[in-house]
Amino acid sequence: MSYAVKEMFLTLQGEGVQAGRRAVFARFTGCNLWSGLEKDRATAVCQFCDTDFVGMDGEGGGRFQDAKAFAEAVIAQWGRGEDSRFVVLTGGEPMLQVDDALIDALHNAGFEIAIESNGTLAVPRSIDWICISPKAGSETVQRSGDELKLVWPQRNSDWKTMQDWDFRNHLLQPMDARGDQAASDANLAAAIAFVQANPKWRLSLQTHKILGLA
Ligand SMILES: C[S@@+](CC[C@H](N)C(=O)[O-])C[C@H]1O[C@@H](n2cnc3c(N)ncnc32)[C@H](O)[C@@H]1O
Ligand SMILES: Nc1nc2[nH]cc(C(=O)O)c2c(=O)[nH]1
Ligand code: SF4
Ligand SMILES: [Mg+2]
Repeated sequence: MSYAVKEMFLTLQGEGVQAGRRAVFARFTGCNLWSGLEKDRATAVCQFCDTDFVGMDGEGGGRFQDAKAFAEAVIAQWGRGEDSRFVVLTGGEPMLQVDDALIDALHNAGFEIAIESNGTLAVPRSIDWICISPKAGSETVQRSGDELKLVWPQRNSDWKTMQDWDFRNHLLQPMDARGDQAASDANLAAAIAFVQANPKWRLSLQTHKILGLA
């Protein structure tokens, strides 16, 4: 199978429990909850997305013809050193494209594999770090993993039911209102208040945005 990738780059994981860790990010093209086109945002299931995942024209992006070609590109992004290799599969929705051949190729290259998924498709447990970020209005079928990362606030988000799912870490990430600073500040305040009231949950900041990283 070939893989459509918007961009691939070396950065630090900005979010969640693994924040601060050196990582190659592979951002897959396409999502099942939004076309990625602004004209469709208001009618999409997921309307708050902060990411461009349309096309294959980003830095390091393109169509990779097979798992070997994909893994070679990830290895090249990592550069020298075999130690603590870490790749984050994201998108768009990576589970529309990630398959066993890709996971095997990355493992054979010595990478620990993390995924950022909306949870509407099952994620193989061979992935080393599963982060699921449920979207109100979609069905979360992947109800286990390493971290549940809920963007907050989301209307009609059933966070109490989510606490019964099988996740080791519960993170609340304030919604970036994409240019509306007052709204972003209000979302941060709401997230802090939520965590103060619900100690099972921890705040996840998008530290790459604070640091000016990709
Ligand atoms: C762009 S998504 C790609 C992976 C997958 N489609 C998903 O939604 O989990 C990566 C992460 O960014 C989060 N995210 C997207 N838009 C956001 C926003 N406006 N504010 C905060 N987090 C956001 C998602 O919930 C997800 O955890
Ligand atoms: N640095 C950095 N960390 C991230 N963690 C999750 C991201 C994503 O878009 O999936 C992301 C991202 O886009 N950049
Ligand atoms: S599910 Fe993820 S990639 Fe898709 S629109 Fe929502 S945040 Fe963006
Ligand atoms: Mg991002």
